[in-house]
Amino acid sequence: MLSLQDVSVTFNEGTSLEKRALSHVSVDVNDGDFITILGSNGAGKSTFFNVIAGKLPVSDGKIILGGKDITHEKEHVRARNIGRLFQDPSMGTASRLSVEENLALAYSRSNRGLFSMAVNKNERAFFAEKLKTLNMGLEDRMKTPIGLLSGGQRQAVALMMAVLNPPEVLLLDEHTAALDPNSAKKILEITNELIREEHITALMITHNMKDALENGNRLLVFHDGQIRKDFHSEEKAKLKPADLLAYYEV
Ligand SMILES: Nc1ncnc2c1ncn2[C@@H]1O[C@H](COP(=O)(O)OP(=O)(O)OP(=O)(O)O)[C@@H](O)[C@H]1O
Repeated sequence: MLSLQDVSVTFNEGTSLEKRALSHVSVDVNDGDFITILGSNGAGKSTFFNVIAGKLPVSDGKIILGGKDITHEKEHVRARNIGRLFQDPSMGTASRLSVEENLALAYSRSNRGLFSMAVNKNERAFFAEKLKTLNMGLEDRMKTPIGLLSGGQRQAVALMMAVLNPPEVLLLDEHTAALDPNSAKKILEITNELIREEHITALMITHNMKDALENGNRLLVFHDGQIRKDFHSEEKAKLKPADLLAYYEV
């Protein structure tokens, strides 16, 4: 359903600073895949997400989502079908707005393509119901400015915002890396539950090999702007961290 066909990205083309961040990347992401992504610094992982989300243009190649060529579609248009979470939970949320206003913004944007932080009674009940499923007591803190929540609580709300209207594809860009171990574990559990319940296709960049091995049905290893290895279910299930190290080497 999401397909990248021979995608390349070159920064500063034709100058002494020229850098090919992605080189002829082709991959078919199937509906319902949960793909974890590993790779050393500078391997091209974020660039891969940036071209899928439309934050960066491709230099070459095509991106197809649900049979439609979205290669030249603008980022805000793609955002209706492609959700994204970042390492820093503040990236996807507005600090001064309350939890419910943030949820209302996300809900209205994905529903109508318009921003509105007004919250009606039905929406408030709907958001409270959703927050309850997180088991973090956030349904009692809906009027709290989101900037006052802990990183883990905030990332949980950001995750909920991303899936209120389930996107076709969810991009998780090291979304647990800035959290303490317990919060990171909790957010990963919630991530798995939401992905399963809402049948979301997801891709998750991580530097944590254990997380990459223990989550998802498929694992991509990036190296030097290319997908060096694509491990599918059974092969992935048998992998050990030591097996992966070889793919980080040149
Ligand atoms: N805007 C830019 N201008 C020039 N070079 C860039 C730009 N963005 C990324 N690069 C370069 O492209 C390469 C790939 O970067 P990218 O951020 O995709 O790697 P990454 O795998 O996400 O790394 P990390 O794990 O450190 O986040 C790197 O060499 C990086 O320096």
